[in-house]
Amino acid sequence: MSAVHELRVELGARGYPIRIGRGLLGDAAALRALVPGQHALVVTDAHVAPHYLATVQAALSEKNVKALVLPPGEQEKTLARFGEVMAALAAMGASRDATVLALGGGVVGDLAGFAAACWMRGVRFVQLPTTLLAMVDSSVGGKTAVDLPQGKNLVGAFHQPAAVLADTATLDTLPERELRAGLAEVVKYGALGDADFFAWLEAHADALVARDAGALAEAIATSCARKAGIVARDETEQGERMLLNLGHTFGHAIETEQGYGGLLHGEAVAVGMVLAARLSADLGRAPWVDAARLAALLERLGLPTALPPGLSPEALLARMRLDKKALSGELRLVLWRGLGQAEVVDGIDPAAILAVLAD
Ligand SMILES: NC(=O)c1ccc[n+]([C@@H]2O[C@H](COP(=O)([O-])OP(=O)(O)OC[C@H]3O[C@@H](n4cnc5c(N)ncnc54)[C@H](O)[C@@H]3O)[C@@H](O)[C@H]2O)c1
Ligand SMILES: O=C(O)C(=O)C[C@@H](O)[C@H](O)[C@H](O)COP(=O)(O)O
Ligand SMILES: [Zn+2]
Repeated sequence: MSAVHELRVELGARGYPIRIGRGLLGDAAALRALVPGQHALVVTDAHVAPHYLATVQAALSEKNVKALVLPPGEQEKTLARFGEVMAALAAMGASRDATVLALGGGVVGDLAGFAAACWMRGVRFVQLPTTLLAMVDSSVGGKTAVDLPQGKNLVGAFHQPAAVLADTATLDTLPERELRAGLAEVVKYGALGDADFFAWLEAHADALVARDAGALAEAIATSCARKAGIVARDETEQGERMLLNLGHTFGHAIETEQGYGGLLHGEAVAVGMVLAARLSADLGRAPWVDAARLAALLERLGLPTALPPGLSPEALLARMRLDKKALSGELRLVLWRGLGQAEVVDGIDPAAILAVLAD
């Protein structure tokens, strides 16, 4: 096994380790140690299961281990699939010391995490992320949820995992489009609060797209470190954590308006970050040159930077109003003062938002 990065989310008694390294899923003893009780439910999807489920099940073979293999994709992050996880837990007689393991990308992680938060009012939950996006973002921080047709992640809970184990060898089978989508959330950390990391990403963009193992490991570890710090300071998004939503109010509106079958989450966030940067510049809050630098990096990473055709600005703005950061119906956006300097802004004139959406 190559070098393992060890980080920790410092949340007192609910704190937990993040381990990042090649081959971690092959460490059967370490996997077993994450399941102290007898019941384990592995939630995964049909793309991931053929590659990695048998390894996880074999490691837990002394336990009462069951697997639920769901159809893949954002369109499956629903209350109906949540109900299937509940039914699987009931069928195996899972007790309060059960562990739910999420083996997959952010869809499986959000859904399984929400199920773990709800089963018997909360059971243990372990994240085994297999996409770049899940390794750098969704497996860390305890936001769990399902989507509604009306909006992204509208039904959910904060429920921290007991551990995150990111086996970077799983990225070998990840489709290229999914890898690029994950890079959008990596860029987000530089854009929102770390201009040096942004410059590092500019210097290593080609290596990242080429799946250079060293560059990927460093990008994952830095992203997790940034996220772990923010989550430790603001677990339930009362303030600073909102910055992790850079690009998301626009991005979620795009995903919802497309019925969760258009842009991938990371792609929508890429477009959303460019729109947030352009709006910041339009409002005179940030330099245009930084918006151009952000769009240029995302383009080099093969990510979209403009709205897909056929979306109505008015419909997108209506979707944005159901964003979870909004209070009393007042839109609240994450904008920036420039690279590495994101900020939360209230009271933005809807006409300015519509202008960016229509441009
Ligand atoms: N909770 C959070 O903090 C948080 C953060 C960011 C994103 N999210 C959520 O995460 C979701 C997006 O996650 P995602 O981008 O991982 O998408 P995903 O879970 O849909 O996975 C992407 C695709 O890759 C496949 N796949 C996964 N791992 C694979 C592997 N190793 N080899 C081959 N195929 C593999 C999946 O089957 C799927 O088709 C969205 O629902 C988003 O809202 C949550
Ligand atoms: O962890 C967070 O906080 C984030 O906002 C991370 C985002 O990348 C992620 O997409 C999250 O699920 C968005 O949450 P939401 O509360 O805006 O639905
Ligand atoms: Zn996101």
